[in-house]
Amino acid sequence: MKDKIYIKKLLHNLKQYRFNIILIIICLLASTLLNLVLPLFNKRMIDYGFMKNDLKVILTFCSLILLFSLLMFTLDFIRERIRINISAKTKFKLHKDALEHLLKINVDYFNKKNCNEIFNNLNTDINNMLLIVNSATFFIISQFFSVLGGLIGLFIISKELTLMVIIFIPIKLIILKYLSNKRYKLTKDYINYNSNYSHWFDDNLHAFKEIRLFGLQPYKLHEVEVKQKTILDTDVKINLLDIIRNFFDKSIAQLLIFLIYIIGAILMLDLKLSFGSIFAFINYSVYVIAPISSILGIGYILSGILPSTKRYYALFEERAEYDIDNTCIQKTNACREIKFKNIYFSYDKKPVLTNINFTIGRKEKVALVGLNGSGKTTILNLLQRFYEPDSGEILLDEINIKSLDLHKYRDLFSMVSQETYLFDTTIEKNIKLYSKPEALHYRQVVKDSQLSDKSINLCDEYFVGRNGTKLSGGQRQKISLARALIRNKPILILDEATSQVDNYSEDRINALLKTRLKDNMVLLVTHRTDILKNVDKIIVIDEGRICAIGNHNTLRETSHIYNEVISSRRYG
Ligand SMILES: Nc1ncnc2c1ncn2[C@@H]1O[C@H](COP(=O)(O)OP(=O)(O)OP(=O)(O)O)[C@@H](O)[C@H]1O
Repeated sequence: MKDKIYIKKLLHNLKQYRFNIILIIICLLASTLLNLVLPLFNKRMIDYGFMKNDLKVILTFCSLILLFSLLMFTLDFIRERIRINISAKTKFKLHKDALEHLLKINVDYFNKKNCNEIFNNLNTDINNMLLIVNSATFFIISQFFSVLGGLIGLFIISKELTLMVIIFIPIKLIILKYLSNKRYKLTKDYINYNSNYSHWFDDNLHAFKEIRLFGLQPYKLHEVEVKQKTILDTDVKINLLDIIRNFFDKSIAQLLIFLIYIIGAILMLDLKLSFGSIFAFINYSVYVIAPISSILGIGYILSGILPSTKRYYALFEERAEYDIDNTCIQKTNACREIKFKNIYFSYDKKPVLTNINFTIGRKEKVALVGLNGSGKTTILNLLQRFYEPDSGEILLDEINIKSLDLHKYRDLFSMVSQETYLFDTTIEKNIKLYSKPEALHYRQVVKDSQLSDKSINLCDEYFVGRNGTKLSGGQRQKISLARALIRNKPILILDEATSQVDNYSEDRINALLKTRLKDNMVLLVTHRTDILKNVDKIIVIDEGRICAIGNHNTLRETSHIYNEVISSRRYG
């Protein structure tokens, strides 16, 4: 029952092409009819042309055969052209819909799956789903009519024999049902093993340096062997099942013909059926039996499509980022104050933040400080609405951020983190990110981010490589700072934004807090005392709780956690 929903969803994508599909079926039917006439032409050409040395008859039927064949080829061409078009458009739509949803899906999804796995799953699933619009499927649909016509023909010749043909249908159905169930399970396993392998592949390819440095090659090769063996074994089983199905198909058809001969002979001997009728019946049966096999095989084909269809639509069941209301943000009033009010939060039921309360005022520079894993990044994630608090409220100018339009709300932020992703394009494009700033503004931002520093010596057109692999850590951070500055948003988040930048550049970047960024609300995660001395407020987090709030001097005297954090060797 549940499976029907997925098939319906898949077929829904084809609804807009219903006229084209009808056209395809008409082409198929017309071509089948033309094909049926050709043996008649051949028969007449031989009987009345060749046998009677009549060149005119030979020429007439030769021309007719040529004409009908060309007509058939034209119909096939039109049919395939329409079908390929539907297939390509459906493929595009399935990919587009999936990407659109992926771009708004809850960030938790990306903690569970890696990019290669997502890409591989989508490709596999969409290609499998498109089997619904391949030529074999349409051929099967068109066979309904020929089976119907054929059965009527058979019924007119002999009711008893037709009944025998019909009795074979449920037998075949039972066998196919059994094989379909097996194929469904195997296909499901196959796509899951493949998904698992893609995940592993991505994970290990990213760790290529570690694999070499720690001499992990033999272990990794063994893992590949085990994983590939499981995949290939399942693939072999699926192929074997196809062979078994073929075997049953042909055997049943042959058995049927055998029975028709025997029973037909008995009927003929009893003078209930003429010799010509038996001959015609067998000819008709061949036309009917093969299409019946194809039609009954639809379930078998679906059993190969269904697991992928289910997995594809499961993606859409993944929660999208919450976006409740469209309350417009009044730009002039925005960002007077951000307030965390009794915030509790947990990842997978593991409590991470407990009763978080603090306020950031307009133009304030506030630092979050705490040991590793204390919850600083989680607070920033909640503020940017990548996660939703379990309870409590985050207020922007007294409005719960939950009720603000997500895109407009996010547009208030710029962020620089240790892990900002750089696209595999030029430095300039990475900074501008499709915006079109004035040339002067752009050059100033490049200067403020210390990217024009002569030690960098990279032009705007320099290609940074995948996630900036062709850059140093410090260069990457400077580009991500430039990217944030060019957006010029009211709230700036700096999460260890200068951790890899040299002291010279860092001092200049920090100086921006008092110049270029003096009117912005800035939330920083840092442990550098020279910055902490200059911020308006420091919030000290310990194991998900706020244990102190104050400025550098008071915290130095009152908070041992603060002293522990800033005096730790790593940040000393
Ligand atoms: N996506 C996640 N799923 C489950 N647990 C997570 C996730 N992200 C973080 N955590 C856990 O939440 C806790 C707080 O993590 P968070 O990244 O907020 O700490 P942090 O203070 O920013 O640490 P650091 O200084 O090391 O960056 C940690 O115990 C961490 O293991």
